[in-house]
Amino acid sequence: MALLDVKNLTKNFGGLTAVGDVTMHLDKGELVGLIGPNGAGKTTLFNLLTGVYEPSEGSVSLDGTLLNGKKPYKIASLGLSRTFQNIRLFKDMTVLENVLVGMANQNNPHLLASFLRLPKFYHSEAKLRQKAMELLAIFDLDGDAETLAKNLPYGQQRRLEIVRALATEPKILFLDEPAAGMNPQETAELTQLIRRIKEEFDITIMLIEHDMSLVMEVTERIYVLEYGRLIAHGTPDEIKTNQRVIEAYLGGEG
Ligand SMILES: Nc1ncnc2c1ncn2[C@@H]1O[C@H](COP(=O)(O)OP(=O)(O)OP(=O)(O)O)[C@@H](O)[C@H]1O
Repeated sequence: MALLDVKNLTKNFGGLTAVGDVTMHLDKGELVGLIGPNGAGKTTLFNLLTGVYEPSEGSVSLDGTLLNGKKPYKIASLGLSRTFQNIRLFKDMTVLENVLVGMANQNNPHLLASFLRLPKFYHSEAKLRQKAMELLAIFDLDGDAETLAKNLPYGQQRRLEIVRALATEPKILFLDEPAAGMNPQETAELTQLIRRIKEEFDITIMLIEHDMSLVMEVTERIYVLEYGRLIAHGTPDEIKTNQRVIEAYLGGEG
C-alpha cells in the first residue's frame, strides 16, 4: 500500500478546474518532484493534500486513512507537514522559538501540566528545547538560535522554514518552491540540504520547484501538471526527454 494515495482528485473554482482528475501516489522514503508551468495547479494540489481545500471530487489517503474532510491541523497531526511559497515564519520570534512552535503539538499530552506549570511541564519543555537545538545544529542554525527570524539572511530563513516543518516529525514533507528567490550559491546549499534530510530522516518528500536542475538532481520520480491535469510521470531522465513536457514548457513560458 502506498503511503499517500491520491485518487481522481479534482478542485474546481467556479468554472476553472485548477486540479483535474489527478491520480498519484507516494511510497515511503521517496523523494518525488511536482513540476509544471505557472498556474498548472501545483500549489492547489498541495492545498488539497494538506486539507487547506476540500476536494470537489476524489480522495486522499494517508496510510489507508481517508483525509477528505479533515481539518489542516488534524492532517498535520497525522504526519503531513509543509513549507510555503512565501516564507511564513514568525518574524519577531527567535529562530529557536520558531522551531519550538513547530514542536508545540507534540507537547499536547502535557497541556494540563503546561497550563498549571507543573514540574512535568518544565521537564518536557527542557527536552523540547534540547531537541530543537539538535535539529538546528543539523542545519547549521544553532549559532543563530537567539536571533530574530526576520534578521536572518533570506536563504537561512528558507532553511529555518524547513527545520520548523521537520520539527513536527512528519511522515511526509511537502516543499513548495524552496529555492524561490535564492541565489545560485543558496540553491546549491539547499540541494545538499534536501539530500541530507532524505538520508538522515525517516521521511518522504514531495517537492514543487521551478529550478529544473534542482528537481532533476534530487528527485527519484517526477509528476508533471499542465492546466490541472497530469501530463507525464517518470524518472528525471524520462521527463527531460518527454516531448509532451517540452511542449508544455515551451508553450507556457517560451
Ligand atoms: N482560491 C482560488 N480561487 C480561484 N482560482 C484559484 C484559486 N487558487 C488557485 N486558483 C487558480 O488555479 C490555477 C492553478 O493555480 P496554482 O497556484 O495551483 O498553480 P501553480 O502551478 O502552483 O502556479 P505557480 O507555479 O505560478 O505557483 C490558476 O489558474 C489559479 O489562478
